[in-house]
Amino acid sequence: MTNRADTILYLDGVSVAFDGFKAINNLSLVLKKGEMRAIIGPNGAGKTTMMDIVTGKTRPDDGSVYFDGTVDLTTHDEAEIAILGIGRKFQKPTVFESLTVEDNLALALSGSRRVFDKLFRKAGTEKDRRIREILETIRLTHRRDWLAARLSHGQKQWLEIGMLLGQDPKLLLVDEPVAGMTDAETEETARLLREISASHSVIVVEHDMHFVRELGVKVTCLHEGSVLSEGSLDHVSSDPRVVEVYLGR
Ligand SMILES: Nc1ncnc2c1ncn2[C@@H]1O[C@H](COP(=O)(O)OP(=O)(O)OP(=O)(O)O)[C@@H](O)[C@H]1O
Repeated sequence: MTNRADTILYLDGVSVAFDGFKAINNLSLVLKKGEMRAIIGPNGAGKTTMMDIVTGKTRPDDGSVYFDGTVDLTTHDEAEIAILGIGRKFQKPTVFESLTVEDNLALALSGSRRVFDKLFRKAGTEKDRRIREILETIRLTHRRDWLAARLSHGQKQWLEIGMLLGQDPKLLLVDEPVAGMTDAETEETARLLREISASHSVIVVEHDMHFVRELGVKVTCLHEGSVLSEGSLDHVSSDPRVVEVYLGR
């Protein structure tokens, strides 16, 4: 078993039931610091509920949930967990359509940098530098002044990932980022997340196996609230149990 001190996320024996139905059932999942992991699994496998537990939206009935080695997430609420450094991107983009790309990012940054702004007069310059840096990462430098409403669906997803980065999370949870994207956008998103994972820990939930292959990371397949199979995509996708409940459907 991995030493908890080296982990960014450590779930051990986690269970949660809704009206007696175990949506998460003795789940153990460990993410090392700096790791990116892809989570796959059939509908109802517990992927969303697992993310809800990590972000404090749902309290587990049993088990341990630790962040960054030492922080017991079960003792913190959603707002505290966000401040601790766990950012979540939901499937549907929720950018402000009537604001420019830059203003969307500025807004995301201001939330986390308020104290910084007050302390340093040069904060404006620092904020501008961060915005430029994030625009580069999310491939939207040339769309800086566009209203977000004009962006393609894929670009809106990237902008939202950028807004998440603006909060400087240590761990990013990304839910089905490429649903509805073109093939070219999907491939670019894999590159983008690989770049982000050089300096962040990332969990990506996704059904698109082509995209998961492009990510090139360790894969965990959930089923009935626990880990069914884990390892390289080749290992997991050739596991007969995974084929039976998920890939072979
Ligand atoms: N608040 C809730 N109340 C009752 N049942 C719930 C609740 N949340 C989730 N469930 C049930 O728990 C199970 C796991 O659901 P969950 O949404 O976590 O699966 P998932 O792997 O994210 O599926 P999908 O791929 O469809 O998003 C499902 O059977 C779901 O109906």
